[in-house]
Amino acid sequence: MRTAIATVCLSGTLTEKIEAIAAAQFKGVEIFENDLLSFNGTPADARRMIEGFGLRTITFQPFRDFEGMPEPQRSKVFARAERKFDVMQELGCDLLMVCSNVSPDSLGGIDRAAADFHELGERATRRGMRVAFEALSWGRHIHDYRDSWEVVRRANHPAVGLVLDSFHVLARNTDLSAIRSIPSDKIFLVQMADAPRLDMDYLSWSRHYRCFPGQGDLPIDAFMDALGATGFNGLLSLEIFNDRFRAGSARSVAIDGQRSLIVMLDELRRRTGAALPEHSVLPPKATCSGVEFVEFAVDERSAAGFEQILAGLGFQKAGRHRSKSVTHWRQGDINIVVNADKEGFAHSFNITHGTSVCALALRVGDAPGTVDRAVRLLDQPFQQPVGPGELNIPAVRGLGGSLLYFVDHKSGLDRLWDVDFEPTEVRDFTGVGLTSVDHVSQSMHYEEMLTWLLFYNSLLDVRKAPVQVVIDPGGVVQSQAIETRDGSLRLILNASQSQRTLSSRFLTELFGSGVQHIALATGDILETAKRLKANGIDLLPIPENYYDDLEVRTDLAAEDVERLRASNILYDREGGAEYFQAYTKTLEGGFFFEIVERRSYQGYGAVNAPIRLASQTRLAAEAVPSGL
Ligand SMILES: O=C(O)c1ccc(O)c(O)c1
Ligand SMILES: [Mg+2]
Repeated sequence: MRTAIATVCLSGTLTEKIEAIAAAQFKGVEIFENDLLSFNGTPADARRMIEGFGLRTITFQPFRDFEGMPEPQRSKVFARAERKFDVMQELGCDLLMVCSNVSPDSLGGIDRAAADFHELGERATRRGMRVAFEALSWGRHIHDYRDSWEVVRRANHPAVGLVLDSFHVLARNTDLSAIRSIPSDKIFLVQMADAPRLDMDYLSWSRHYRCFPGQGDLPIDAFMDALGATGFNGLLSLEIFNDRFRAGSARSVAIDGQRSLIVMLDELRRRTGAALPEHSVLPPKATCSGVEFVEFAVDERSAAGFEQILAGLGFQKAGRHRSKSVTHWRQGDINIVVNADKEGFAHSFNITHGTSVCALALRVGDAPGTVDRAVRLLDQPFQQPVGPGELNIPAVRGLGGSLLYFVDHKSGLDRLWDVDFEPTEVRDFTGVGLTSVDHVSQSMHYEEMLTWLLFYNSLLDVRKAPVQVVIDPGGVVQSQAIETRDGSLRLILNASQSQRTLSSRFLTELFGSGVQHIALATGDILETAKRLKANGIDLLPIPENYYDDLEVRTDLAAEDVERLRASNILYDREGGAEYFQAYTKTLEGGFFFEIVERRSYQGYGAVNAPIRLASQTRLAAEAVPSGL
């Protein structure tokens, strides 16, 4: 298969788009007509520019409102097609993509359309070109690939072929089995797009919400299996119309596109054994069993205050790094690294972002294999010098320039606390009863959200939960959970289009995207809250009204509600499952901790989020002193 991407996927001018596409290692590009119309140069100049970046134009598109026109329009569309062939000749492109007619003037009839395509095929042949027909899901007469295929079949011309666009096919829930009997050499182009499941008209859904395979909810695998069954080995191109992509970084979106294709083709290979290009053979997705550590970058000024907060939360100093100004704090199965070193990655991170999470380490089955997969997915590996005898923990660049480390048992990397650190005398790490990292919540720009969703789910064996929409006093926040099946790793991606939400203001305070909060699990939240209070840690106050409502919303006994109220604990229930949450006040820089107790509950307390956000917003407005 020869893969490509359409210029319409990316932001920028034609030159910027082509540059980003080449940088993401594509070899082919679909030129959208508008990108050429707005290019300041002749089609021959565009060709030189495109070829200068090592790219080939695989198709020129879209040619609209062609088939089924009555005269006099019919003659005009053929004249228009000849003009496009002129342009294509200069552009060095031999495939014109025609999408199905949407004009109210067009007439139906498969044979009429087939006759038009036969004639177009004749004209294309005279120019050494070919044409391919796509059924738009909102086409006036043709909106089903089975009909566009019938048109192509009856046109019966070697220069006329079919376009299969996964969006148009899957959005309408069209039966896929007919794809399997299309001769693969008649499929001139396959366009790939995923999309979230939304209930809206096909045109708006297609023009604003498409996304790369793996970022949405459509059954891309079933489409690829049907295509695979034809033995298709031709052009396969990403064609995404998405408002966030148009506003995002062309470089990063193009890399996302390449990443999504590599994963999609590798998954196809795994399912069907289909022989595919070398670059698509990947090590398996990393099995992940939780967070091994969270690393904070601090400076000398803030280190003592931060460690005091950790101590208040029940953490104890478990070790001192053998060669760096770094300490290991532990409680239950939770490890926190406090990095106050004056050199290296954490130090630079601290200079830019202040006290903040500069790295996360995940427990995986095979750490070197995970980085190998990451590199093949065009993720950025990271390395810095380590002291003699110390472990070299593999890492890649993560959100906001932070690091994502991988620790495994197989390579002995889980010995890091004994190898790299000098253990302290402390032996009891019960603390206030916190046992593990429940989830890590990251805030980012709205335009980056699909990038990081793909980053995680292309690398790790995780699934995405449906997006939740949360109401913040300053606007709407989108919240996307990514989880392993057993819940041992839970990541939340938050983003907002409003500048005034807590999530957006965090980006301003941090000078970038990053970890906004970490939720720590306890088996007994009332007991943990009591001990936190004894340690002088105040939890985020929750309004009385919330508890009045809780009494009527749930069947909790009045005394149970009273206990929750006394400790500022939020509550949710789903069937027999229960969830308890409490929050620390916000630290300098906007970071905070959450304490949760899960009883068979799988969500994140979305009903409580607006209450918590309102309390945090109110407290921020009151400008509490820094610290907890
Ligand atoms: O939205 C459109 O008009 C449009 C144009 C070209 C395509 O290939 C397509 O799938 C949609
Ligand atoms: Mg298309």
